[in-house]
Amino acid sequence: MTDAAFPADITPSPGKQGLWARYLRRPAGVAALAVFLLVVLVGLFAPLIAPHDPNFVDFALTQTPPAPGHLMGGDSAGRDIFSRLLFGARTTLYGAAVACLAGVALGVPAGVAAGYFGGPADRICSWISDAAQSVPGMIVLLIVAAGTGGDFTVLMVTVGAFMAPGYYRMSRSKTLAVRNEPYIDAARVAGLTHTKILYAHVLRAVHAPVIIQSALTAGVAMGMQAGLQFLGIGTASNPNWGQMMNDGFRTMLTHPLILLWPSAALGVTIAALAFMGSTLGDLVSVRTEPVSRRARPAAPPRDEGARSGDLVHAVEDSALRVENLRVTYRTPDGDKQVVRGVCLDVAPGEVLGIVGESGSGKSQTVFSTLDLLPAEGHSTADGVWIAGRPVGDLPRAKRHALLGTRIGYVPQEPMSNLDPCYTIGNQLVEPLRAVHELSKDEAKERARAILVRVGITDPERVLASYPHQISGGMAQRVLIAGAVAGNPSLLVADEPTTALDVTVQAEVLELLRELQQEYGMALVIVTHNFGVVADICDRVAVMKDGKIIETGPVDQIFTQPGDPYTAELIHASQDDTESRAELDAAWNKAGRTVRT
Ligand SMILES: Nc1ncnc2c1ncn2[C@@H]1O[C@H](COP(=O)(O)OP(=O)(O)OP(=O)(O)O)[C@@H](O)[C@H]1O
Repeated sequence: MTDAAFPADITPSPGKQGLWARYLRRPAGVAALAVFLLVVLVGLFAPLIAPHDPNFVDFALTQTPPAPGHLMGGDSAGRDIFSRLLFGARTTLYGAAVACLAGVALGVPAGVAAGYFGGPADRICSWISDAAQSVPGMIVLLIVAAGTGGDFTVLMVTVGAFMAPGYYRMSRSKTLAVRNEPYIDAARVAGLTHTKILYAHVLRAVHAPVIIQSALTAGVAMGMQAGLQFLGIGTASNPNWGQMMNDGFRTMLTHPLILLWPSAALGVTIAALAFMGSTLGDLVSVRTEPVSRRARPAAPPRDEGARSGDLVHAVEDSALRVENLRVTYRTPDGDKQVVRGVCLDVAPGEVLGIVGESGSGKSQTVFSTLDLLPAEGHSTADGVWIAGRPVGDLPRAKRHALLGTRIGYVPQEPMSNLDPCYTIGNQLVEPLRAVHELSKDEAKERARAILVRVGITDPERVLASYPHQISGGMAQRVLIAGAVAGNPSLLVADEPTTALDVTVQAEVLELLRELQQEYGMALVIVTHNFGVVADICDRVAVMKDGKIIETGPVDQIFTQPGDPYTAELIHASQDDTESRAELDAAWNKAGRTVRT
């Protein structure tokens, strides 16, 4: 089997040094950083390097072309364009910095508080954020300009206020993602105050996305600033690129260079910021670089005698087949094998449940099957087949190309698997365009249709919504829609109902069963709950301590469990009377017969 790949880890885990070291290995990022630093230096040292006073008027210089002593020529008022461009960098950077700081100051604390405390704080902040987005920004800016006599700083603070909802959404969802992490609970139990937890843990998770968002926001703020100055809004005492563009625009046909210089400066600076933001975004959101082989645990030894599980279908008849799968993690106490010689298979149209207590190795089994183990994990297998074809030795890129096409994946935590910065529509449409090469309209139509198919009655609203604007159940439907949108032959669902209310759990299970039958997919469902197994599975593999201890048809396992541990698990699920009763009641309400 190939080496394990990195998962799509949304947590900004790399340390600052590691992040910058990796940033510096990206040529496009380095070039963008160099350009931006040059602009910053030019802005800082403009008084020292500008050859002329930017406001000094020499009528002989009016609309003159570049010449020695005046590198970019003169503008319509007879001022040196090069000197004005250097001083304009100051104004532009100052305005962008003010807008970003205002956006961060307003959006980040509110987002962190809303995500961390939830309840009324969340509702009120979200309402204000949504309301702020519906305010027409340009009209407010015109009113502020009129009211303050065009004060540049106040105008840029106002621009920042319109950027705040973006910071709010992003920091709220990052906070939501880490709020229930075990280490936060541990900090609470250890007696840390909310302030300390927010400072020590939550802000660490939020700071990297804030930096990335700021790079992009700064570019937008520069564009807005130039637009305002181009319209003559704001004080004109300091040279600025927008005003220079206005000057050039009026003489564009006769003296195009006067327009070209400030436009190029603005364009290059904004592009540099956008490249920096996207490079940082790549590094923080998806860890794509392979770790050195030395850092990986040694490949676990092959042990022919210690296989576990049964293979019941011929290779060519299986949608998924795994033989002798082993997963090892490097831990401070040495290498730890968490999946031991697992063998399993599932046929098209069949539902296989992998059931076991927490930590038994269920998720590691499916992650390694999908080649999605984290960096510190290593897997080997005698073979992995998807749709009857061996994939274990495929290059990683080819293996990953199966995801979203041959294989659909439904995760456990719907909310943290949707990017808070993009609408649901964007997140459904983009993969369809990229992977299935649909046109934008075709992809939108397909996304709309599949949302209707998964039971969303108002697809237009959901497509236009950001993840925080929909419920957990709806988010899981969206992810199921995304998973089946590419007509996969195999759907893997990892505890797909655990994070949901009991009633919604029943609906989601019903949906999965319907889709599995409609598409004729094989479904592998990971669960710790025998109730889920009873409701949806044809066969079940029971896992304990990284091994499959028993496999068989669901009815047989329920009536004649071959292992005392299986009997114990079934017993424990039946003892969970409250949740089972609720689940069964929900099924009955939906007109289903409960299988027990
Ligand atoms: N990154 C890691 N480093 C070390 N051990 C790990 C790592 N990830 C998982 N494990 C260990 O692997 C074992 C199996 O984990 P796995 O996630 O497969 O459990 P599971 O059966 O899916 O249970 P759960 O439903 O609680 O996730 C556990 O003992 C877990 O501690």
